[in-house]
Amino acid sequence: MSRLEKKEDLLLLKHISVEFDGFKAIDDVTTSVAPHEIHFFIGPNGAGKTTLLDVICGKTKPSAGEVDYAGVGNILKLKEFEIVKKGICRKFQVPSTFVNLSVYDNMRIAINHDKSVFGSLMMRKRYLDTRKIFEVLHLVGLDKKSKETAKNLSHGEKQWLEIAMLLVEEPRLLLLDEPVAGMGQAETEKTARILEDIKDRCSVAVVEHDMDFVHSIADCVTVMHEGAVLTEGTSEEVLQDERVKEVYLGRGRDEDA
Ligand SMILES: Nc1ncnc2c1ncn2[C@@H]1O[C@H](COP(=O)(O)OP(=O)(O)OP(=O)(O)O)[C@@H](O)[C@H]1O
Repeated sequence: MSRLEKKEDLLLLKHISVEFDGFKAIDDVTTSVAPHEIHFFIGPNGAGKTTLLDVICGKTKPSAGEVDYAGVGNILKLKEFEIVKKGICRKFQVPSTFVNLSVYDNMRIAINHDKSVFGSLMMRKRYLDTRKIFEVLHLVGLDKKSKETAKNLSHGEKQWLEIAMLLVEEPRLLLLDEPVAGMGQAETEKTARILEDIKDRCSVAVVEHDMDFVHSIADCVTVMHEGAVLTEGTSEEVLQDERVKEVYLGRGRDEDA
């Protein structure tokens, strides 16, 4: 049975094409994300990886294709905020924390996002929210830094706070754009452990260039090239693929940057 035919897909992209002024940034892409998997999208600069995440979160509407989301159907008809409400949350590369607020206050804003004032004032709800906030902060290793001002966190800790702010919304699919960019080895390894813990709760789709990071935690890797899927499989499979070596891995990273 092919990946496309799997019954248990969380997200199924079918024949997606995206055009910008006649230029095909995505050309007939079909792929899927399974529940509780870490799924990487890799490939050279300009391959269409970010555009594909833009399609999933509703930021870019494709010229052709469908995006089927388990229990919801085709989400292309939905607006961005409606897609978030259905449990697809995205962390962009640009930081979105409130730098002058504490870690805890950032989390409280995230958890109260789009909830009624009345609801958020109820004692019982406040208690449950606080419990959930600390549980998620523990997951990303920031529970002991809840009182720290966000701007004083290290680069890695800021990224983990942003991930925590998405997790309190209880997503079914988390979209991450180069989450380890700018991190050293220790922070990259910790991010890998965090994502492995997160996949108990949701699926994670990641655009990434750091191949050691990809190899350490990927359940599935989709390699994109010139807007199309070049190949898809485990990281071992795609790393061995001669076409992947030729168009991506064999090339100096400086050429791509
Ligand atoms: N809004 C836009 N208008 C016009 N062209 C665009 C737009 N967004 C992306 N493109 C083009 O579409 C192609 C795919 O871009 P995309 O950012 O998806 O690639 P990528 O694989 O994420 O690259 P990178 O690894 O550099 O982030 C590129 O040629 C890019 O220039």
